[in-house]
Amino acid sequence: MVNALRDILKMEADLVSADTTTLTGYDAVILPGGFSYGDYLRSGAIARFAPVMTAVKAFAAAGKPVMGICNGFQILTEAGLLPGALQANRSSKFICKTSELIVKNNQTQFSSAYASQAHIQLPIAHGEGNYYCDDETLTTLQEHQQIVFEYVDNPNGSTANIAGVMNQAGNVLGMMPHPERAVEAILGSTDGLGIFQSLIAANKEVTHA
Ligand SMILES: NC(=O)CC[C@H](N)C(=O)O
Repeated sequence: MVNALRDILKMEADLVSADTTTLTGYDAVILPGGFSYGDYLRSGAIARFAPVMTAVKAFAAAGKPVMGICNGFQILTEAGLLPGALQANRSSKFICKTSELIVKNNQTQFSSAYASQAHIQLPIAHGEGNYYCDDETLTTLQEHQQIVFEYVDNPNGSTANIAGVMNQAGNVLGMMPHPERAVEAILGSTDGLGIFQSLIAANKEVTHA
């Protein structure tokens, strides 16, 4: 993630410790993928208690952009910042492959660089990527256009093919596929760039002459 932000997108990015208690001064927070606390109990279930999560909640409550990728998405759902939960894949196996997605909603600060209903290729790499929410939550997600990305072939059993959702306010996004692993041709796809470009464009400081 840091490589994608710094070397490809030419943004300033700091790695922030889980013990950090303030995020003052940052324009955006990204919770990257990984295996926080070894995925014990359930992915993200322990990380949600990390001190930094209090600061992430305050950051999100202030309307600033927060994006969780893969384990980051799992942490955001466990922390209650996004609806639903990530369960073990339907196959019970870890899946590592390229997945095809549909940009379901391009009217968001995370997806405006894509055409409506665009098909994009992003890698997935997870054991617990099976998005679950109850029917009532799904209806709410649909009514408020909160489903941002959908799988074409639903590799993990996710409810309604959901690959990425945002909160109702539109400033918190979680997604299981990895855009940061699709930012240069040598990685096999540059389709992930649009997510970062959307976020950067939406949050650019406007300088007045
Ligand atoms: N790539 C990742 O972030 C791994 C996600 C998570 N720990 C899982 O296996 O479900």
